[in-house]
Amino acid sequence: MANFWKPGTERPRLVDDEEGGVLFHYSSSSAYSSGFGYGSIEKQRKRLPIYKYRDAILYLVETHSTTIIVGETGSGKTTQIPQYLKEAGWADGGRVIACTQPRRLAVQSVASRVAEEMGVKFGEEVGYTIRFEDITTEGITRIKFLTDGVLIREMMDDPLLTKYSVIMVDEAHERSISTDIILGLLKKIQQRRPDLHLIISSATIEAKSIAAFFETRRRRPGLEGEELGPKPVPAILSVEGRGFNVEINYVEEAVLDYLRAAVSTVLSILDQESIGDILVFLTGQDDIDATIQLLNEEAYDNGRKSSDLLVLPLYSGLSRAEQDLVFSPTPRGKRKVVMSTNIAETSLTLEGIVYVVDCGFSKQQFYDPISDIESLVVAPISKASARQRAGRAGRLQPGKCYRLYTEEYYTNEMSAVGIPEIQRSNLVSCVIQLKALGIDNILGFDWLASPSPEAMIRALEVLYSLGVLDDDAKLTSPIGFQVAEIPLDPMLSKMILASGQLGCSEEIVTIAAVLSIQSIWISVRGARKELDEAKLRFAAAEGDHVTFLNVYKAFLLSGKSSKWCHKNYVNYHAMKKVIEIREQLKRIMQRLGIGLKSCEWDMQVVRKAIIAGFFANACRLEAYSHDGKYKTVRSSKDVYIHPSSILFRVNPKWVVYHALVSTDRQYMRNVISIDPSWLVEAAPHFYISQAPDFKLAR
Ligand SMILES: Nc1ncnc2c1ncn2[C@@H]1O[C@H](COP(=O)(O)OP(=O)(O)OP(=O)(O)O)[C@@H](O)[C@H]1O
Repeated sequence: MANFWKPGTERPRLVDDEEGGVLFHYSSSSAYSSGFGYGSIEKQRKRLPIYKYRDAILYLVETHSTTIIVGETGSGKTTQIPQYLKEAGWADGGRVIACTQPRRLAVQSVASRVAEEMGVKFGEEVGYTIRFEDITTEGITRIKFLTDGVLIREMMDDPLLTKYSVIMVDEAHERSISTDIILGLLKKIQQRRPDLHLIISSATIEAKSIAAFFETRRRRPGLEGEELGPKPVPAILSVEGRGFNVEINYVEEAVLDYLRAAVSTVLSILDQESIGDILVFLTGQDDIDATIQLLNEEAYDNGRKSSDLLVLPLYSGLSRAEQDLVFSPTPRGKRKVVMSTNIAETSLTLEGIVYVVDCGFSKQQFYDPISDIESLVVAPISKASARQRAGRAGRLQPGKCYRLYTEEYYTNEMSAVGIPEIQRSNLVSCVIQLKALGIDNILGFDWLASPSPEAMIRALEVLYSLGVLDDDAKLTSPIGFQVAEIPLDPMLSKMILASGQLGCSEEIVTIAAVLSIQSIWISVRGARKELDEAKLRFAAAEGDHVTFLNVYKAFLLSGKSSKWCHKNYVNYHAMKKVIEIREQLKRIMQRLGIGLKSCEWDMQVVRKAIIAGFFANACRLEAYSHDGKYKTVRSSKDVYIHPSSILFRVNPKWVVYHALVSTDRQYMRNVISIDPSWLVEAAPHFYISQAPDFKLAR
């Protein structure tokens, strides 16, 4: 077991952060009673640390265009500030208060909590909007929670966001790509709408750069309408005080296998602490599935009855119903253990959680514009993330956080904040969004942190090759505008558009829905062989995308049975999510005039539609390769078919992949075999045929 803490013997620690402050010294002066029997909601609201700052916040918002609020996790920023604004009249006269979050789950859960606190019907006065889901009522909703990505999309219909009086950008320190874009856009809007007030909530370290960003006055001649009037300096307010004490524990020695360490830590907590649920932060669905399996086995070996434990996964690919389980009260006599990705890292309050176990890693996107390779890698988290994770304990009573890394590592090696997503991402989606908003000079956009010019140029190239941008780098009509309208990666959107013309939209919409979630398979530690055998039942020689179609059809034939899923190692909740997304995509397609048409098992046209979007991801098997090495056509990089693919070891000569993941090698996930002549057919401007090889068109 990870040899790191001896409950009852070790003192709670105070750790100095880089700015000389104290990171984990949660005040326990709050008047909450210990345990879960807290008082009325009104009393709870008044006991939150932020309550003391209510008047100051309202004064600053009134007198400043931009107010930056810095506060500890759990101080009440997200749930309280929108209510204060409403109470002060900022939603009068039909106006709306917006609060953005980087993550969908946070939007849903915080909106529901605020509706409950206000005693109003969810979806009426308080509502939310996330991609594919709008729970608001036009003309009635006064406080609206939404993802920052959705707010960007709203600008396509209403460029000045006229219905909002105040927009609060929450968790800005996370520096998600959409947060960075929306901050740049909001700064621009403010120049034309001095009546729009912004609140930006952030951790200390990012607050300074955000304040500097909003202070900057830049004259960029030539851009219409950018006359620059006096710009008020942003106010910064620091909210002191936290919820409850969170005791931080570190391992004594670095752990080699964090999955095993997480399981043994959970078991020790269960043994040594008599009440309270546990939240474990892991990196992704694979980790989570494996850890759940291991925990169930070891708990059983340790003599625990499986009925004692309620072990639940939490990641973005789950259906709403399965995510809701995590928020439901723990049944009497059980202990809940939630295994989550960083989806639960910010803004969430899970009521019973007293213990947090933090593995110290998360899956992060990294993009190399030179090789044009984007990979999802397991990378160490930042101190800011570690603080957020610990902050999930101590929300309704004192808690403990067990970090599966050493204190020395935390103090000396862990970076203070992560690299902003905009500087480590493929910018294709970002560029198309800005273009759709009429921002043509992307390099000259007012960035909080500039993305690399190489990544920008790559994105322009890809969009040009997809036929989304014209020679003047403007959106083409109708393709460019239609692709921008579909809220998916432009390659997936282009695939959907092509399927309308090729007569296989019925099949492609299923494939797009499956590719929008992490995985439809259940991965069970130690049952790899069984999973592979199950996959073979649906295997299609063409590859993974067609295999997904087989699974989907068989799932429908089974009457959407969970038993059937279980028997076939198919994740039932993932399949339900596929059906949800599919329905939403169908509605968008209808709006765009793309009729649903089936190609009746002509898988050649299905593959051609995939290529219409993903032709840039073509790879060729290396001649004489014994280990299945492929070269990407675009940049001649070595890549391999991922072992989870149905084409693993089959190694067709030519393939197109959906995404790359990086571990010891670059692996292609979701792969389909192709005829190379289809590449030229789909993108003659991109490829020139030089039999037997291809070269990139220049
Ligand atoms: N769903 C909920 N059920 C019970 N209490 C809740 C709920 N949501 C919030 N709270 C209470 O309100 C407190 C403040 O939550 P809030 O999300 O507003 O804080 P925050 O300052 O935005 O924190 P964070 O930065 O972690 O999002 C929580 O610590 C908890 O005590």
